[in-house]
Amino acid sequence: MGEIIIKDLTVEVNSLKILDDLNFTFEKGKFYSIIGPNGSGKTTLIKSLGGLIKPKRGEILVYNENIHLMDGKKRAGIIAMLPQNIHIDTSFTVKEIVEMGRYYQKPYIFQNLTKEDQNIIKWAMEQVKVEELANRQYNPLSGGEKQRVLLARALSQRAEIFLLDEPTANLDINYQLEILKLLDELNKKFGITIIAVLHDLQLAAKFSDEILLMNNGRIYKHGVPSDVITKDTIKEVFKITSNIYWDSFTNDFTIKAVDLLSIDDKIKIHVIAGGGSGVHILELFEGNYNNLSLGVVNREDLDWKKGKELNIKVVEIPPYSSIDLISHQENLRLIDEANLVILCNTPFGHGNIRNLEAVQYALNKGKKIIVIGDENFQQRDFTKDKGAIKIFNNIIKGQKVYFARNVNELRNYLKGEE
Ligand SMILES: Nc1ncnc2c1ncn2[C@@H]1O[C@H](COP(=O)(O)OP(=O)(O)OP(=O)(O)O)[C@@H](O)[C@H]1O
Repeated sequence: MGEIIIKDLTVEVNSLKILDDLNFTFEKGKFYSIIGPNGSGKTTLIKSLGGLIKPKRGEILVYNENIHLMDGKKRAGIIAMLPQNIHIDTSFTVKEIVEMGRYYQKPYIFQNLTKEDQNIIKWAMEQVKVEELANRQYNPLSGGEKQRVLLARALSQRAEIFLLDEPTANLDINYQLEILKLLDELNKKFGITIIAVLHDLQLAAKFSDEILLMNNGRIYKHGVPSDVITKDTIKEVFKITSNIYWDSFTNDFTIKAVDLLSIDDKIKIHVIAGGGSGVHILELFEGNYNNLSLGVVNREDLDWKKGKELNIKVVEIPPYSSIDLISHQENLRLIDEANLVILCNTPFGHGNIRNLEAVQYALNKGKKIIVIGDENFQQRDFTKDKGAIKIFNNIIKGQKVYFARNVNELRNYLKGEE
């Protein structure tokens, strides 16, 4: 069952729509991040979830009860909001701040705390390791320490849902990691639902079960991090052209902004690759993927996967098998259609030597060839009789053969082709 259900939520300020008809269900015990560009509505959403902003339309149900109609004390026992600004000017000590988490239940503040309250406060401080700071003043603490104290206060509330707006803002990178690890621990250990606005996409990806990507007051996309943080969404929402490399094991990704090469309708490019040598070349292109083809590659290898991802024509053979005659001929047919052939930095053995022969064929047919890398082919020839070197040396004698040692050179040759 959903713990928090957002139904048709619309928030307006001065008749300006800030959140536009949102629907979403937050499940109990999950770690959610809300990401999105500046002004996309993240803070407004988190404040609405905490009951601090009234919607124009729609509702937010927490355990089937409308958050805006819920009794304040009951709400504080379920939801803890951690403020964006942790640098509150106060003369309270750490312990006094954590104690505040218990007062919401009392008819008035600073009533005597019971033995049970004291136990909860002790427990809360232990969980986030602030016991030794108990009698220190809050003000002079570091950002990371302050954040831990506020987490202890949230724990002492016994809240089941933590709402955080930029919990790592203004913290050094090591503190950012520390706070997120701590949130992750509280999430796993006590099943606390975490909903955090995060600016850092990498941290969001690393720690979240699910990400909500906001754009223009709407949930643009939601789901597991690798489904949400993609080349396409980053381009659409953050306006950055990039390639994204996911490590599914660690849930880490790296993002590389790139200046893509556009394939216009006049150029038809056939890429000869294998073993992952074509991945970085294929992903440099954008535009008309109908004019891009790849061959011959083994199914499941990295180049094959990239080709499939881009939905281009791929001549494929089974994993670990050698290029058969039919696939070779299909490769030659695509070369016939192309006006440019790119030979990647691929290792060659007897299994794929037909790919080099195909380049030789292209040359004989007067096609322009771009060789990725340099003339140093020695260490890429794994044929017993060094047959690949012979073909390669022959190819590079060709008149229309160019070496591209970097993207700029490749770009220049492509421009020449237009
Ligand atoms: N009280 C308000 N009065 C007028 N406009 C507001 C108010 N609160 C928010 N907005 C506007 O609503 C939009 C969304 O604001 P919000 O703070 O929710 O975005 P955000 O995604 O959290 O942005 P940031 O990443 O910059 O913190 C912004 O354009 C903001 O200027």
